[in-house]
Amino acid sequence: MDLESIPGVGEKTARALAELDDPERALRTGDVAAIANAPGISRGRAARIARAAIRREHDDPGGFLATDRAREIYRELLELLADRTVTDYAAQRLETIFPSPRQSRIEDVRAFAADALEREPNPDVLDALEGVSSLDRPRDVRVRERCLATTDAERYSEAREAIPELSVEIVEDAQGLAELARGYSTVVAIDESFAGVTVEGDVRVEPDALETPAETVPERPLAFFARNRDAITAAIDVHRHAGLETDCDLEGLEDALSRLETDGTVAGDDELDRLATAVDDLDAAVGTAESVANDHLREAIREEDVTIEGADLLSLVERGAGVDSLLSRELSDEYAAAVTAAREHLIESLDLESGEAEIARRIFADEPTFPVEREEEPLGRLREELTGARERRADRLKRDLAADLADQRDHARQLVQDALEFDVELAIARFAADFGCTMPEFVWDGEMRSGNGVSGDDDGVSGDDGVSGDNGVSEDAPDGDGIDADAGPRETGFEIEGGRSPLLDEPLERIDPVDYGVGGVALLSGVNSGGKTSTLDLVASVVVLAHMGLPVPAERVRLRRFDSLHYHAKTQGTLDAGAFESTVREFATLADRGAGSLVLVDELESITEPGASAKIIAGILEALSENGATAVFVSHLADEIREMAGFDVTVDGIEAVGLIDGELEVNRSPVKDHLARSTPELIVEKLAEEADDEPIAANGGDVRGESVPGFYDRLLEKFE
Ligand SMILES: Nc1ncnc2c1ncn2[C@@H]1O[C@H](COP(=O)(O)OP(=O)(O)OP(=O)(O)O)[C@@H](O)[C@H]1O
Repeated sequence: MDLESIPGVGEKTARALAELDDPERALRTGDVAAIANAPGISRGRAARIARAAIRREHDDPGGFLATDRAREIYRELLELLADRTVTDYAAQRLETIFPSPRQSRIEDVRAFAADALEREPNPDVLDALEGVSSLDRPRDVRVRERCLATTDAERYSEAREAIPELSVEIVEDAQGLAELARGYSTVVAIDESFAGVTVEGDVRVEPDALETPAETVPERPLAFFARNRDAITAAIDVHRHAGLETDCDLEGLEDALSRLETDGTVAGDDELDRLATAVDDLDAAVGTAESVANDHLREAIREEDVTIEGADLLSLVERGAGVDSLLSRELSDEYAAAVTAAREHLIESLDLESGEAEIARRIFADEPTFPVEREEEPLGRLREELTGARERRADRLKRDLAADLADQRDHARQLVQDALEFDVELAIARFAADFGCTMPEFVWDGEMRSGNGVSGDDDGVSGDDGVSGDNGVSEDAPDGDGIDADAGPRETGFEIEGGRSPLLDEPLERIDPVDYGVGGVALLSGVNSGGKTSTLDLVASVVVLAHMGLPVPAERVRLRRFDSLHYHAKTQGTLDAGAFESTVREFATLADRGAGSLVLVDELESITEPGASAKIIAGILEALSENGATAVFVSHLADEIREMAGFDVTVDGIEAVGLIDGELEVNRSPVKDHLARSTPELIVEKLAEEADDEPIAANGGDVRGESVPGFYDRLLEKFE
């Protein structure tokens, strides 16, 4: 893959990406965490690069989310999804799922989401996911006691590249190897020409050392597994609890990991532990053994009556002999017993084996002395013997474990990757369960009724979706092959059944399901607080999620593929002349090029005076209708706009079905082709009914009825 062909990836970034283990996989799967492992690339940047790579793959020009409110809706939905992830990876990976106008992209994610919906989140899996994180590649492994040696400059560069953990030295000949062996514990000669050469020291001739890095530097796989042990172990748990399929031998991997300490050394080997403890405890054990001997001897001397003939004493004194001679003469048995006790103590406390015990015995000499003291020379030899054995053992174990683990590296990577992806799937499954979602049904371009829809030479409705650098719908976006005008207003736009907006701050069971569908252009009227804005939010959420390839919060949804979403939220108050002008300009662009777009507008009338607003909105609707956009305009001026519009614009209505204890009771599903009565109308109607129901009291006590006969009816007539 030519990394530089990804929009936004220059030479420097491409070089950084190339350092990843598998940049193509990371980009293809949107593995933001892996991309962010490339030097100098932040997580935010990584997400942008991943999105750009996906866009390029699907020829997606970007800019689906064409307005601030559309982007806001996407962000809020993303947050709801991210709230349901356990790992950072999954939250970042979700950032690479964005609404796209491209069928191929939508279908890719739909396939993934369909699998996700089969997932059952269970608490054990969620717990295990807490421990899973993206794998780290340790870059700081340096092995100082081993080096590679070559006579060849080219081979030298190759070796440095392949095995950066070891120093690579250039030598002239075998003599050079011998010199190196004085500075390094092990020298690995990598030239064929050294075959058969024997040099003093640990010099190995391994011409294929560069091809078998796990053997040349077992520290590499060990460091990788040590660094990532917890994440891999947690990923194993996730697989077990979730019953995920894997080619990996989970027990084998778990067993190998249990033999690894966090510092990359091998754990759980009794013999290595014995040798390590013996080396560590050697001095202390020898000291104790000396005390054992001396205590023993002291006791013996104290209890012994030494009888010595005068002549013997004289001869001893004349020879200048010390007490040692006396000991050997008179207390040799006791001395032997004391030394035996010391040796036994030493051998037992260090758990020495026969060869080692043999050397250990010599630490306490047979010739009697008092106090009994260690012999330094055999002590040094024992130390050397034990240290050598410990190192050989550790080295062998390291190599064996590294060989076991090196083969498992790819499996482990896959295991962790699958666990992390599983978290993404679970988040989608939980989102779908929490908001009662189903997969929407798309009516793709080829399946739409052909008609006189204006084909779009769409080249960009301005607006940055905050996701891509690209704006708008590009020239190569498919034609906005619009809607068949002859087919009436209800041909394919969107059709929602039982939709519940995930953006409402209410528990799911308190949200009334909404049915609503629009093909072409519609006005949405309705009582105050009837749920008009929430309906637009629902439509926007459904359309955004559907174009992300995800399930939507409704019992059933059918929709066309849109090129972009233009959602204009309610403006707060009248706009000044400049802001008004720019809003009108925005709609001019949209009316001109917005075929294939979904346009949602909330109470545009507040931008200017009511009379003018109705005219402007009517004009915008005409243009949108002509070019085949799908649009819903929420308005309290629906009636006036309908009057002004030069075509038969559909007016739908969110109706209050009545007033209960002064509160409106609303049917949240807009009624098609029905101008909803306004709240004031309902209140006047209620007053009129009450006045009719209550006869005027004889004493004129009913102030309402008496003082304003027919007043409410008169008001009511004005609404007709
Ligand atoms: N489907 C629904 N189920 C339950 N409650 C809802 C639903 N839709 C809206 N509501 C409630 O009604 C309130 C008002 O909704 P919304 O703001 O969408 O009404 P509106 O018709 O746009 O109001 P206005 O005319 O004042 O702009 C919401 O805050 C929410 O509490």
